[in-house]
Amino acid sequence: MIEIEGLQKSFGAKQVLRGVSLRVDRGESLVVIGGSGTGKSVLLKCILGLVRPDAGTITVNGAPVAAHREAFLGRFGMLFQGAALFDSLTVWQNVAFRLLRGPERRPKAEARAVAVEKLARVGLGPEVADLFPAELSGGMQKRVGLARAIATDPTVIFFDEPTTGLDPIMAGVINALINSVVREMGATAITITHDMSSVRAIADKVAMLHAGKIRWHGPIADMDSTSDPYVHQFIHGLAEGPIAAVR
Ligand SMILES: Nc1ncnc2c1ncn2[C@@H]1O[C@H](COP(=O)(O)OP(=O)(O)OP(=O)(O)O)[C@@H](O)[C@H]1O
Repeated sequence: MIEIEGLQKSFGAKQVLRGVSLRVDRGESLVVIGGSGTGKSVLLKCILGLVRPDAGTITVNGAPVAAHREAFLGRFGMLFQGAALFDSLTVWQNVAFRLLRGPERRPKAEARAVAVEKLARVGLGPEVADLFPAELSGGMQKRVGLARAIATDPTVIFFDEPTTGLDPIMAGVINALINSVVREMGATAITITHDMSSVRAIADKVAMLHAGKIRWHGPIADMDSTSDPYVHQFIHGLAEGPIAAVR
């Protein structure tokens, strides 16, 4: 279980997070929505220990992340925006990245076998293993990124805008794949996105970040019927409403 309590972060005079509290149960898939610049990425970076919060605590199963960062990173999987593959490494080396070095290091043949198995899990055959990322389509690159995210069988997986840059059909395929992989692994997932189709495909719970705080948090089934005007405006993509659109 991940618990975030009173998280605050400013950059200079700009207060981005003004007391964010959230709880994600084990095996739950939480999607964080919110407009551009509301601090979704900053929130994710705080959880990952890439940004140090000014105040507040983040614990995983009761242990503070800040004190055990290395240990937690080993149990976390991440799919970054744009897949963020290493161009100079082959597909299997990308997938097996954490199995080829560091504390999870395994013999090369074993690491490759795991990579091929994870590639199969995301619908890619062994013929893709020795290609380079540049030889793949955007959708295939996302699959490789997903295979890499699950390579070490993480208990918590983070998805940062997983469908950015994909056409709606490929986005649907990736959403469905994320959903099935996360459920099958029993992993806890935190996704940040502004793609409402991702929200509907992936979320058990939804949290909306606005003005540095969690504006609304609830089950996906309640999202459409909430009376919160901010959520309503956001999920329907309305120009008019309490959220000021910068034109
Ligand atoms: N390292 C940093 N230094 C200074 N300001 C930062 C830094 N990181 C983020 N910010 C600021 O924090 C605010 C929130 O940024 P963040 O990237 O978290 O937004 P976001 O909700 O993820 O937006 P988007 O949906 O557009 O990706 C922005 O105003 C951004 O300029």
